[in-house]
Formats: sequence, structure tokens, C-alpha cells
Amino acid sequence: MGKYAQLVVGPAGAGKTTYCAVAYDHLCTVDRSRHVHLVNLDPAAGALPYKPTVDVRELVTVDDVMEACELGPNGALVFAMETVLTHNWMADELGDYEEDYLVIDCPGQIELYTHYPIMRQFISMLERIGYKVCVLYFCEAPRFINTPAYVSSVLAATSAMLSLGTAQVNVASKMDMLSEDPEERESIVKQALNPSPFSLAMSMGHPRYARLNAALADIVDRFSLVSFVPLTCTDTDSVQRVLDYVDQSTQYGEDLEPRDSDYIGQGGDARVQDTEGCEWEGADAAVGRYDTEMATGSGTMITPDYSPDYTSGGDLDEQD
Ligand SMILES: Nc1nc2c(ncn2[C@@H]2O[C@H](COP(=O)(O)OP(=O)(O)OP(=O)(O)O)[C@@H](O)[C@H]2O)c(=O)[nH]1
Repeated sequence: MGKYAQLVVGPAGAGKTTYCAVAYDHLCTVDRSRHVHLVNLDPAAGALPYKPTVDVRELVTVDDVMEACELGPNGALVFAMETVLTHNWMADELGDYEEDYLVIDCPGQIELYTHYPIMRQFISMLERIGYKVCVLYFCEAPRFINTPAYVSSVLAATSAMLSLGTAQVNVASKMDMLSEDPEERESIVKQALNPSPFSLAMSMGHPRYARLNAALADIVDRFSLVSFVPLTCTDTDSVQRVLDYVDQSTQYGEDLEPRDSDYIGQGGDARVQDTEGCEWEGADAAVGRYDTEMATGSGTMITPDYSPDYTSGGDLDEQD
């Protein structure tokens, strides 16, 4: 089987801990071929709904750091995470097994994924000891209904992808909060995630920033930035679907295929061509594999044909 890790990241309250507990149960009961372990990487975590195999709080807690170093909660968290890396504690805790499947519950401070190199270094450490890593970036689906929040989520997910530099599956969590009807809720999110660039630009923010809004809307639209796999933690099928995409991005079980057309949003239609002319569509592109390839310069993204020139002026200028 080899060694695999899913790193569950995203803003506070997005549903990371709940997913980790549910995914662990699912993997232990439905797919029993893996040696699954839960890892708590949040030194500020309170009561957890699962019993972790490895718990960072045994090494350091945010409360201890706050007291010892007289730091605030955010500074203490960064200090605690740096402590984890400098002590090589995690590698020692994980041991030298040939086969492992880790589900890692991470802190909810977004700056860890976008500003600091800590999580990138943590991923490098896992890769060094033989793990294939996939990041799961969580966003709450109900936030997508508000356009500025949607654009901000897309940009934050993209920022994490660039900063962490590994395969990434973006997850739209808490889908059940949109509607009781599964079809209706997917359609709500699909609509919210596929606005025309014009309506995106118009509803993005204050007219003072019309040119910036237009440029961002164009980028979000033109480059099919990210897609989201819908998730409701109480729905076994949707949990399985997320796991399928993670498997595909880490190439766990080469013969596994994700279910088609389950991605929602811009990148669901992404098409990517590698240097040998081989084209990846939808899932392959959307799981973030193309981003990794592009980052290393070995991939070429095919952009949609429709790319209106909103940045050159027109009606939007009148709002400046
Ligand atoms: N309705 C609904 N609620 C959910 C779902 N997943 C999680 N929640 C709820 O969302 C709240 C936050 O969930 P957590 O799993 O603690 O979120 P988190 O991202 O780990 O939060 P932090 O540890 O603060 O970073 C809890 O009350 C969960 O019960 C879901 O699929 N549907």
C-alpha cells in the first residue's frame, strides 16, 4: 500500500475535525484495506470527537506557550508549530512503518497555509519519510452564496495551493445547510460558483475598486482557478466521493477512478495538457494535479475560449 497522508486544512469552523472523525470511521468500516491513523496537529484543540493515534498536544499546547512565552494565541500557535518541526517529533512519533494512511487534522488559522512556510516544511518532512501527501482545503458551502466571500474563498484556496505546493482537493463542506434536497443544494452551489465574469465583477465589492474587481473576476473566470468537491459529513456517499478524489490525487490504487462530474465550480471544466500533448480533464485537472505540474513548468493549462476584456475599460470605468 505505501504511505499516504491527507492534510485537512482550512479556516476555523469549516468542518475539518468533524470530517477527520467521519473519514476515519468510514475508512475503518467501509474500506478496511488501509492502516488508518488519526493525527491531531492542532496544539490549540479542545475536546476532540476522536481519539488520535498521534497528538501534538503531548509535545506542546498553545496554552503552555502563551504562559511560558507571554504570547497571544496566534503568536503562540505559530511558535508551537515551529516547535513541532524543530524537534522532529512528528517523524519520531510516526515511526518507520512501511504502510500507513494518515488523516491529519490541522489548526484553523488560515495564515499557516498562506503566509508562513511552516506547513510547507511539514509537508516536506512527510515526503522525506516516504508519504504521498494530499491537502484537503475546506470552505463552508453556505459562504459561496455571497459573491465577495466566494471570491475570497477561491483566492484563499489558490493561495494555499501555491504556498503548500502539493496536490490539493478543495472541499465545499456543510452542503446540507443549503437545502434539504441534495439536487437543489448542488444546483445552488453550482449557480453560485459559475457567475458570469460581469456579474462577478459587479457584485464583488465596492465600486471604488471596479477595475480591481474586474481583473480578479477575469482571473477567476479565465483560469478556472479552483473547483470544490461537495461534502455533507452525515452523507456516506459524499464522504466516499471526497476520498475518491484524494485517492486519485495521491494515486492510491492506480485502478481507482473517481465518479464523474462530481466537481462543482470553475475548475470542474478545467482542461489541461501536459508537455507530451496528453490532456487531463475535469477531475484530473481539478484535483490540483495541473497546478503542481504548472508550478514545475511541465504543464500547460488550456483556458476557456471566452475571455472578455473587462480590464480595458468600458462601463466599469464609469464607476471609478
Ligand atoms: N450541518 C453541518 N454541520 C457540520 C458539518 N461538518 C461540521 N459541522 C459542524 O460545524 C461546526 C464546526 O466543525 P468542526 O469540525 O469543529 O470545524 P473545524 O474546521 O475543525 O474548526 P476549528 O477546529 O475551529 O478549526 C461543528 O458544530 C460541526 O458539528 C456538516 O457537514 N454539516
